[in-house]
Amino acid sequence: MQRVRTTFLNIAASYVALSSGRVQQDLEVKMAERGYPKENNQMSLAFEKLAYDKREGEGGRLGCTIVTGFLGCGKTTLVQHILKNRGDLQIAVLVNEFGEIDVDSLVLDSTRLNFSHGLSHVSLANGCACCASSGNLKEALRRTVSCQHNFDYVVIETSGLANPTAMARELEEAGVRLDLVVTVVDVENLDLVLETPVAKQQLEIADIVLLNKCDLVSLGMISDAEDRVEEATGGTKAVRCRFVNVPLDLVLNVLLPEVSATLATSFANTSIGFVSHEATTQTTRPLLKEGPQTRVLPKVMRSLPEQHEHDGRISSFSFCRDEPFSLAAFQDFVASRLRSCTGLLRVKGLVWFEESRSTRHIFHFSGRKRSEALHGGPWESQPNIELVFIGRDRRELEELKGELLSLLASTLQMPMEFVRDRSAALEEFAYFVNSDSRFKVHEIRSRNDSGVECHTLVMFGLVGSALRGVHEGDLNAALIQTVNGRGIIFLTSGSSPKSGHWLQISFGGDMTPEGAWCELKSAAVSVITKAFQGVCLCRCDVVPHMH
Ligand SMILES: Nc1nc2c(ncn2[C@@H]2O[C@H](COP(=O)(O)OP(=O)(O)OP(=O)(O)O)[C@@H](O)[C@H]2O)c(=O)[nH]1
Repeated sequence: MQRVRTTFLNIAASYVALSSGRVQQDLEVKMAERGYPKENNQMSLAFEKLAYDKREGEGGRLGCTIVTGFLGCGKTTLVQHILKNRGDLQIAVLVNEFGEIDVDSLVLDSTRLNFSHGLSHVSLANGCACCASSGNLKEALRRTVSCQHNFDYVVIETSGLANPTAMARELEEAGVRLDLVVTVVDVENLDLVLETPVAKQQLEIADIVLLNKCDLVSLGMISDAEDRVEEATGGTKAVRCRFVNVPLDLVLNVLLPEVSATLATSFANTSIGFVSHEATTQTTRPLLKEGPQTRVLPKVMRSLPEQHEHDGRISSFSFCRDEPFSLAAFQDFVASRLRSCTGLLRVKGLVWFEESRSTRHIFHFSGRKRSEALHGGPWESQPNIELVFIGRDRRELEELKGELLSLLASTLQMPMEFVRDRSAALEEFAYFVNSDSRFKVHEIRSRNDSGVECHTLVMFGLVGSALRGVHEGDLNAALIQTVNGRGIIFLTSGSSPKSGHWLQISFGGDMTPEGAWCELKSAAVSVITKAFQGVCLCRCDVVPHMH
């Protein structure tokens, strides 16, 4: 059964304005005039009430952006980007999910945030948010509008299989002003988007198209994709980006005055339209871009089609277990099994590994069979596995479910022979890594099995060069992406980007240490060449000399 969930996400509770002396004094005066209490935490609540009353008094409506796009294109990445760079803009995010687990909310960590702000989850079950669950969406919107946290803006992330047309109507009825529909497109997966009815509809109603994942394709492919998007949308603007790193002004109907000028230069100076994170950091309070009288209606409001199509062939299952996979077996499963699937469209969720029990991993399979298992920090709740699989072939999904169960069973009953073989393979692999000065072994993890000390995984990576400004974290992020993109072996991230971005390997299938090492060395050549382009390649950080 298809299930769709909507989650309130209230991240925006910092009152930056209050920390600025002059603004605080102004507020204190205003609040004293109205008889509000002056104590610290009461004050922030009182401030919210003040702002809420003000908006009510002025009859102002809450603005909203709908973020849509086909499975795995980068919608959650965009929401994360918005939340990270929102400054003191207070944003309510409604996440609409296909599948039984609300993975995006897990990734965005909304439950904790909702709880801390007295909000709760709202589930939209059985169907897609654009149709069957509209009552719940209405309720979610009503609560957002009347919420005492006084949001500045609402962002709705639709599921990858929803058509937001009916949602637009719901928004108007709930008194929320729909400003624009942003459609994210995985540039590498445009063929599939154009041949899937719901994805094509998402594209057609876009007010702005974000051509994402431009790092994965050539410039020729990007410009070809632009032409095809323009044709499919009747001329809608397409913006090239990677990791949906775009200026917030582009996707939210707010004006960030001090940022606009920087952004304009930033766009002008980049050959393919990538905009840096720094350019999007806002420092001032946002303003609405335009009043109701100058409002440009979003495309979807100008021509609301009555009907929209659903792809009945797409189904999903979720896999939830409170026992871990063997990392060795899972890496082999991804490299040899997932990549050979023909109808699998998307996998995402949390994974727990036996060899790395204290770490949460966030797993994605999307686009052109690209997989990643990112380091998601330590577990804050009971460790478990929560994965959603979405695909076009019901039989293939059933088979995968069975194989995942076997994978778990093999982790529980790991024969001693396997444990010893894996340990020997890891030792050999660590030897190869240590013998190449471009790499280093960060850690070899071991465990005591029946009185025998056995290696369970190796954490390793490329060595950066502080002197040449080449960061280890960036190098290793590029290496893992290249290796996983080639698809011969699958590596997981062993640490967060902040603490170095180490790669993890374990051996559980047919791959030998020599085979894995050859593959890594070959991937490393292109990563190193690109990273050190234009940088002096002499050993000046090792041997002091004059140029
Ligand atoms: N290489 C690359 N990967 C990206 C980019 N943007 C997002 N990703 C990866 O694409 C995968 C899917 O990203 P999400 O943001 O979860 O996609 P989504 O559209 O929210 O997915 P659904 O909600 O399941 O439809 C993740 O592994 C991201 O890290 C990009 O520009 N380049």
